[in-house]
Amino acid sequence: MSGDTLEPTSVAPNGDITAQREANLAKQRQDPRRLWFLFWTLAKPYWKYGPGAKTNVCWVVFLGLVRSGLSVVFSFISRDFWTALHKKDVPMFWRQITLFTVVLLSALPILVWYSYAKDRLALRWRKWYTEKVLGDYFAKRNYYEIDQSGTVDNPDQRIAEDIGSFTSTSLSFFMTVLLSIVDLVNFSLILVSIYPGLFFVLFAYSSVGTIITVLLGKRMINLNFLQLKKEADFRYSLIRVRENAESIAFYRGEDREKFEISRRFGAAFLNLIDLIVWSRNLAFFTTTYSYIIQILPLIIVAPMYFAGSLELGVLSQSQQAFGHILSDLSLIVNEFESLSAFSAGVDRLGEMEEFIYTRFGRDESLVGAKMGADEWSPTDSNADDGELDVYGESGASKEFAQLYGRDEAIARFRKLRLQNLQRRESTESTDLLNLEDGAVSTHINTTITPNGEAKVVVEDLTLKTPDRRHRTLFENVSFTLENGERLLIVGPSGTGKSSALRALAGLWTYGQGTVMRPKLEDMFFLPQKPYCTLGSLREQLVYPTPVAEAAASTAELETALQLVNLENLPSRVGGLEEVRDWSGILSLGEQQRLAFARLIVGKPKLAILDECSSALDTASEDRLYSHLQSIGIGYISVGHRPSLYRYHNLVLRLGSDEQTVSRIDDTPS
Ligand SMILES: Nc1ncnc2c1ncn2[C@@H]1O[C@H](COP(=O)(O)OP(=O)(O)OP(=O)(O)O)[C@@H](O)[C@H]1O
Repeated sequence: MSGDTLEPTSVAPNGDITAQREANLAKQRQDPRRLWFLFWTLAKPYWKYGPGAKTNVCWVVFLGLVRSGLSVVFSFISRDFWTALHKKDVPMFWRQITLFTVVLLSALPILVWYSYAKDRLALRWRKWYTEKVLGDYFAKRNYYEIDQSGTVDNPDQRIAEDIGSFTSTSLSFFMTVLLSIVDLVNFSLILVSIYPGLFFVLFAYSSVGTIITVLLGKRMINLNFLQLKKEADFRYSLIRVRENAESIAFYRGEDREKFEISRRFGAAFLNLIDLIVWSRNLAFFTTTYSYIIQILPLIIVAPMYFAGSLELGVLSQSQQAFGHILSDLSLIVNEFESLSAFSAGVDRLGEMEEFIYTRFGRDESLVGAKMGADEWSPTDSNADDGELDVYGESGASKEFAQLYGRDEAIARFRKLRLQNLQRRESTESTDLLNLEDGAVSTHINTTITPNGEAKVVVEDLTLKTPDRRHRTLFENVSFTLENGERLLIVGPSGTGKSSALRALAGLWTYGQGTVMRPKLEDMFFLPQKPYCTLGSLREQLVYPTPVAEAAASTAELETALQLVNLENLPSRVGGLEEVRDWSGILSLGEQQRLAFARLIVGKPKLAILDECSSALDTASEDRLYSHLQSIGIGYISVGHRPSLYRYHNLVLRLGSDEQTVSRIDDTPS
């Protein structure tokens, strides 16, 4: 890590904290040590844990080395070919042509196979890496945290595109560097044997070229990073229009949407202009550099040829060797543009991994304690039963250790946590100034109700928002919900009713106090916005359980649909296996009823219902709540409708001075 990274950020005189932060990040992005660290962090796991990775890499390296050796053989054939021409030696000329054909035909499979094996390896690596990142992304609800934090933009683009370019470019670049080294040794020997002076001129020429290129092109790394971000922002705005086409059409929001999309495109366009301007400036240098190469060796060696001390073939071989060595030594000059785009991708992937592992790292004490107590092993599936579970399910820690091995998992937790703390300190210290006075970022203490009981005990709960300001929503709320009891949370809009449910689900953790609740597997949350997954009607009903693992029979699913008055849905759409865009074709009330059916199929011990009957008529609402009461499961609802009181026996009023729980019988409805 650079010294810059550790320096605390100072507030810009004009108070423009965001600009200052961006400038700091841009500076960090150009730090080669940071890039190297990120690259290595991203690349190492596949090498160590990818199935067959070592064998495949060795195979590609072997083919590459053979290919490199072949180019030396071709250089000698070509030398003799030119010498034959020079000497007008017809038999030698035809011998060389025959030799060339034989070598080419035997080398052809190797030349072709090398590229194929390299592409295949890159693809396998991409597959492995994408699956690993998807695992990390969904573990411990990282997708949700990423979305909430807003610090990692467009994770979808990073997963869908950056991984692909990372794996293919890394591999190509690794092979290029490796083969360049081999090439360099081979052709340096040839060139030194022809004329050592030429070799030294070449060395000096390429060193100066590399230094100038790096200095001129440094800025392009950050521009490439921003380009990826701006392109992804642009694409996302288009996707949002597709997802919300109907709402936009009702509002007649076309002009506003077009304006916003054009604005995003404009930002990408302006950055691209900057990028091509810098690329043009760099090209002035790199083009001159590559043209001079064509005559430089001739200028040096031609006097020897004119003096008759050098054959034409040797002259041409020296030219070829010069070309090879120069392109080896000029890797950075020639590849700078693609390298800077590559570093931008590495940075974006690294940023996401850093975010994820900082969260894993936060569990270090939890995992460490379990490991220390020898109660925890990567394969222990019951490790979190009834134990302290500060951030929700802790299965991800196990996956992490499974992936990296026990010791390395701990080492990585520690290392990454430290680095992230340092990095965040430097880039975000100014943001801390935005915290509300006295705000302390402590966490709510969550425990699991013993003996699998569906009881909830909340004590002195103070809840804060997860953004950097950590605004307090409510303070010192306490209540107890016994098995089978039914609590209604009411209060003015924005007081934190849904957020209280988020705290119960472990989605929001900032604040104080304790929450004791059943295991998440025993609870079923119906969120305010109905959600339909991509897939068949059967998949909607058993969600989130995969169809293959779902215990519910078709008859049970049909009964659930009947209970929510959707018994005709399968025949309407063509059966339970029919795949449709459910959010698009079902009305909001139907989506809410489908969600209720999902709850019935899920058979939880405790249901958490966030305004999930707001779009239903009172008869449907009555039917659904009555069903829940008849099967005797407890629930916590959030809602505004007075009609809801009759289905609950407790009410918690948020937003009032005294945030207490009272029994409904004592409460005027
Ligand atoms: N991700 C977030 N970051 C910061 N603040 C948030 C976030 N999500 C919601 N809030 C804020 O938290 C407050 C409480 O939100 P919540 O959804 O809990 O309100 P609510 O009482 O359920 O309101 P309603 O009755 O309108 O649904 C609101 O002021 C909201 O703006």
